[in-house]
Amino acid sequence: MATLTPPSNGSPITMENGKLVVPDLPIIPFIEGDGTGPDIWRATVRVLDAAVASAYQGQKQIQWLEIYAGEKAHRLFDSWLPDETVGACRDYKVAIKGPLTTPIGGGIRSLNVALRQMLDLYVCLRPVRWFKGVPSPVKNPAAVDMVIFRENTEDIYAGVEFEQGSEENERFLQLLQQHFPDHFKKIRFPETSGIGIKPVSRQGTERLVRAAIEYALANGRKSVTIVHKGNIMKFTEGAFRNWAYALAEREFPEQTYTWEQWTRSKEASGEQAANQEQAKALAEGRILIKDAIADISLQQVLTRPDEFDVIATMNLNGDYLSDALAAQVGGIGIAPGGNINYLTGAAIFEATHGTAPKYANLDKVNPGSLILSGEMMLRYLGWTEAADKIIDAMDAVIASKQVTYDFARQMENATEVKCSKFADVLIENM
Ligand SMILES: NC(=O)C1=CN([C@@H]2O[C@H](COP(=O)(O)OP(=O)(O)OC[C@H]3O[C@@H](n4cnc5c(N)ncnc54)[C@H](OP(=O)(O)O)[C@@H]3O)[C@@H](O)[C@H]2O)C=CC1
Ligand SMILES: O=C(O)CCC(=O)C(=O)O
Ligand SMILES: [Mg+2]
Repeated sequence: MATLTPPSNGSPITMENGKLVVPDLPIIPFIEGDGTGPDIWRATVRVLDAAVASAYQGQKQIQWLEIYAGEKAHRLFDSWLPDETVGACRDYKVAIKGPLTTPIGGGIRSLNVALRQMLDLYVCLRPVRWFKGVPSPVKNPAAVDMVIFRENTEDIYAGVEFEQGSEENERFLQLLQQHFPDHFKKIRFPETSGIGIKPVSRQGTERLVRAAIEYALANGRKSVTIVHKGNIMKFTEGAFRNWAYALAEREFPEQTYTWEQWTRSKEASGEQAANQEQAKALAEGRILIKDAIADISLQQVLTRPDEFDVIATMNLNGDYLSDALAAQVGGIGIAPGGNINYLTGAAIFEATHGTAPKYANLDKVNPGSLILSGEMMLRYLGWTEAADKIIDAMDAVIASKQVTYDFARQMENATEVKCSKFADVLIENM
């Protein structure tokens, strides 16, 4: 099945000696997406091209290559995720995508998750920042400046599930009963239980946490908070916490100070001495590594946003936190993200939100999330001048109150514009 027509100009991005090598005419694959995907992609591609043109005056230009997944791929090629699509993401290293539909309770498994797993994009990076003037339900949205590092390949997203009533489920429960009778007894209604397995590894944890600490160091961040539910899920989420602290102390002894160190210091020399030690370490510019249990974290990111900076967490917690935090800075219409493997350089940028199907083809929704995902992509390529153009234009357009429905319904004296018009106004402001 030949699904792709590569552009005649351009060449692939490569990785050499651990660094991305980006030609002036890089070929970048894109997936349009389902639902509102085509609307927001059409707006996004115009903004990205305009930012690059404005920053580099024709010296650099993205050569776009359409690749297919989801409903469009199924319609055209009778495949939800053609091999060529995954191959192109691998070959061209950096891609961008619109959202793809995942049916609930049956049907195909998530194509979004499948792409992350197949390309081993172990970091889901989701920055959460406020643009001045964006409507927010919290008193001080300017204090919200957090960056989520969500583990992207493990946890219950691994998809090891046994459907209630299936033969596999029955065999799995028999196995459990035979080999682990005490564990089996803990299942309240075995006959009618679906079962899910939650794998969390030391390697998976360490590469995620390492990336989060390296990001914090490179970007002048003050802390990394490990968010987990380790009091209940001791050997998965609790282990995540413990491995994270151990990694920080082993690999970044001079650059970090951990709450574990504080606890040991308190036990040895008392609370005052521990506090002094911590204050000294932070005054030296070290990053504080701390942890918080997931449920209280969801409250404290609202009530004490200034205490959260970089957040390192597991797959499901990160999924929940992403949408919750986005609400504080204007909602899911302005929540970008990237799925990244820092070792191979492979990355797919995509919005945090989904396909919002009720708005499909209405040219209505906010393209901000995908545009800002593109902005992250440009920055990842080292094209900072083009990325800055987008941020500056976003500031100017929001200040002018020409916004899509999601912002307009919360802002006073705003002019509601369509998705495509929002892109026009951004481009006019470059
Ligand atoms: N990475 C991906 O591709 C993702 C895919 N999905 C998939 O998307 C589908 C729909 O998921 P659902 O849970 O409804 O979540 P969605 O994120 O698609 O939509 C939920 C609500 O969020 C708001 N919203 C979403 N996108 C925008 C936007 N661009 N601008 C403004 N507001 C927006 C709308 O709110 P309002 O109604 O208030 O206007 C919308 O009704 C599912 O199949 C899901 O699996 C979900 C998340 C990520
Ligand atoms: O793949 C999906 O349909 C949902 C994924 C999701 O919600 C996310 O990654 O944030
Ligand atoms: Mg989500």
